[in-house]
Amino acid sequence: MGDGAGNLGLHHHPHHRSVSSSNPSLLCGPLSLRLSLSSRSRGLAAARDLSQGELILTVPKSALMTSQSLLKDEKLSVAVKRHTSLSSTQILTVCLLAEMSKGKSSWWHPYLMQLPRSYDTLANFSQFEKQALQVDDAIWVTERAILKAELEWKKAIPLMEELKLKPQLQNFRAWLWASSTVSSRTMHIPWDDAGCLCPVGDFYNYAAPGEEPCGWEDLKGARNESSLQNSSFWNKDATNNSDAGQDDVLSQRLTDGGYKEDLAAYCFYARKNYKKGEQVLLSYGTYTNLELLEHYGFLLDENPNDKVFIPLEPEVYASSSWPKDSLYIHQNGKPSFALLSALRLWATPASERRSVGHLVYSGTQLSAENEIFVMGWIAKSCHVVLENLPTSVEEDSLLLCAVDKMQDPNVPMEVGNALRSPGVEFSAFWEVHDLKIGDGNGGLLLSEKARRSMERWKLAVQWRLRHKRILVDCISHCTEIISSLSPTFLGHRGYQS
Ligand SMILES: C[S@@+](CC[C@H](N)C(=O)[O-])C[C@H]1O[C@@H](n2cnc3c(N)ncnc32)[C@H](O)[C@@H]1O
Repeated sequence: MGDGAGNLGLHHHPHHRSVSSSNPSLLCGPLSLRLSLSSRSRGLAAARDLSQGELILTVPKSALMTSQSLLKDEKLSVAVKRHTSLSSTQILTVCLLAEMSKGKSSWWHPYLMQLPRSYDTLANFSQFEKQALQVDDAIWVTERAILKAELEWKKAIPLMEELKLKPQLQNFRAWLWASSTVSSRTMHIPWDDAGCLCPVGDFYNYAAPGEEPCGWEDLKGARNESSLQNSSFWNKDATNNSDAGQDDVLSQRLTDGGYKEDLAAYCFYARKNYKKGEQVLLSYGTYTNLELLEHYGFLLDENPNDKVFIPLEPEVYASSSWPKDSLYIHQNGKPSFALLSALRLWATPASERRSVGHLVYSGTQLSAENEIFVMGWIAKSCHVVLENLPTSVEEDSLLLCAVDKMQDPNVPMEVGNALRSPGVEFSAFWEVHDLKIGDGNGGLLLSEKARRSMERWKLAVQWRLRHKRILVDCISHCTEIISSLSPTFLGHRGYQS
């Protein structure tokens, strides 16, 4: 690929291998680039068995796309200096658009050309896609993301005008593309909050942090930022320990990627053993599904960090000192420790709260009666939330099946017709996009715009379905606890949904 970013001096470790006919991967060394029809499902696979802690990729500083490297462009640098109110993320976004404007003459051209053409992060959601989330909190987060993108774009327009970027690179669509690139692909670097774009390193797909060795809990508080940048968070040990005690460090390392000052490179490690052919994944940080959707445009069916918040009486917050954001239901349907404690205290007569405080804060059940009341209250609240949402778990599951079939390019026309029936939402999507049925066995004709919108609609339905399933699981959990404490209780109160 010549002297441009196609030839970046990346290194794979520890055994360098050349690409051979028996190893037709796009990269040499322990990783291969897995491509598929959709740019969204590209990822890195193990080209041989990998061991936990193994250094598998280094990307030198010179290959990282950062504001610092892009601002070597004198004209850009002079202009940016005149716009001191812009954030580091806005500056990187403008720098990315300015680099795009150079076309083939950009050193980064090969890298820029393989970036996704569009994104599914919440800021890209249309009115229809946003409403499909159904849950007020999620709709609000989406509106906030859209407003933030608009505001940041408007504030950056004077700089883009000064740079005389082409009109198509100055409009909101281009801004959304560039800011979504920054949101979903940058990695943390110590010298710039905006992070860096890391060729090849940004092909790693995400796995939620799972069961981790000791130290995991201690690290939790500092996560939840808006990009791959958290990946570096785990590298604190690795950054500070160079060669000394390397084996120890490797075995204890919580990291899978981070910038190493001593090597002047971004380094990636295998955080577990991988078999040849397995996808090698990176933990970008701890995110709920809504956060994944907001910053990265995807969600996990099984996300150990997912949370559901239910409406609570103001008195619940007032009666304990737990922060609001600790009062939630886990993805397995169990109330969080804080939620349970806060409700146990709230369900205790005010005059007795002081005397039971120490039991509550140590997670102890106060009495069967108190526990039954609390579980009943949670189950009832989940039930009310579910009742007030426009569609049920069953309807959402059917809708997802129908969308899956619609996305199947081989869907015959008759099936396409049948798919138009399930519910108002389907008709609304149909109308918004003015969809047509193709002739012969061509099936449904979806414009590129409709196809992309259907992808985001599906993400919204998947999100709300996961949300509802957590509420349903919570009702089952609470009902089980109630029946274990008082087998006859259910008959009297009927808390089941
Ligand atoms: C840093 S990039 C990873 C490489 C990306 N798949 C590509 O083709 O360029 C992050 C993006 O990959 C996709 N992604 C990452 N992890 C994923 C996962 N576990 N499931 C689905 N999509 C994922 C999302 O679109 C996300 O915004």
